[in-house]
Amino acid sequence: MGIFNIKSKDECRYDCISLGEVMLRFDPGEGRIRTARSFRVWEGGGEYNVSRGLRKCFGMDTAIVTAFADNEVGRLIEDFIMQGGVDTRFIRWVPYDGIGRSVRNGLNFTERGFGIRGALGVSDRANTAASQLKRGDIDWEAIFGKYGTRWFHTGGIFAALSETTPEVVLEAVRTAKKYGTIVSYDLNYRPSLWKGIGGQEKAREVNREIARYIDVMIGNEEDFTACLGFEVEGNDEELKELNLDGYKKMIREVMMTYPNFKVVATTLRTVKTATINDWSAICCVDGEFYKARDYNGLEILDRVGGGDSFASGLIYGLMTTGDPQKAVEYGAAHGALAMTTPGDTSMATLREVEKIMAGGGARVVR
Ligand SMILES: O=C(O)C(=O)C[C@H](O)[C@H](O)CO
Repeated sequence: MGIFNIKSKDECRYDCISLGEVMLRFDPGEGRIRTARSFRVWEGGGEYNVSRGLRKCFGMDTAIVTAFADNEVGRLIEDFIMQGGVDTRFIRWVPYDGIGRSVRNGLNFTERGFGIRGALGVSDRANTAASQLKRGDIDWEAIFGKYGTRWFHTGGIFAALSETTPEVVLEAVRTAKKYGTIVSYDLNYRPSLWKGIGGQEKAREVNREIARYIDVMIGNEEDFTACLGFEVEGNDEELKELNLDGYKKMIREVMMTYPNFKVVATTLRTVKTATINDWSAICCVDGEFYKARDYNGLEILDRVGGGDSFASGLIYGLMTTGDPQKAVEYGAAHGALAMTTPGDTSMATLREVEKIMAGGGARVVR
């Protein structure tokens, strides 16, 4: 047996199902939100992006559980999701009241940053249909029992949307466990979301409870501190230098506190400028660490979604190879490639990911 017992494809309709909010992303291209005259739109959402990557780059069968207000904006986001090949059958459509007083769809304005100017996100997402999901709204028995999925992914963005969404996560992960589905969770700390509902203290309370049901815990350097309260010894404030020993020590402590975590994975990003980052990742299984190759001086076009593409690559690697070293390499390579193109989701192919993993360069192909 490998790291865990993953259900076989013949018992399950899906390889992976995500639970999360999907917003309409407004991208001002090279410019700034405050002076934009036109925006390009995409769909995006931390948890969704993972299933999108698994579908589009890695060829797996995936679906999204979310909710939209039933208006033209919701239908546009649905259209993007359909284009990405993620199954839309579990989307809950909520009647629209004509002005968004009671329910709306999330809008996410994001500029990419360049050089000394960092990326900037401005979301407009209160009272969305997804944030209003509550216990009992989704038929998890049907999802995990009737259809079946080998893997379930959700995360700390969805859990932070409102007072009711953590309950939805707990309901989902408990049912997933009942049916033997592997569960991954990306902590994805978003201060703006927690601010109005109890701040970091509440984030820790919620995430600590959810953590007890998670098999694969994913986060970046800051998430384990913000969401679960683990400190990394010797980190500088700005995370200018990579403190690998500190992370390893912290991850060991995390795994002792949560013995249910079979895999803990974290991306390692040192921001030199918005455009140049050092990038890598580590994962830990059974007390052993596996580190991806270093992408030092990686040139970034759009960093948003890099962590999600890391997660989808990691999950693909864990599901298909069961080898943590390969899994972390798939994750880091897919994350790196995703940051070379605009939009939240990757435009990479499996062949490109594997070429990068093997140390391939950027010579023209024609
Ligand atoms: O930050 C959020 O809440 C989002 O879901 C927006 C982006 O899609 C997400 O940050 C990408 O990881």
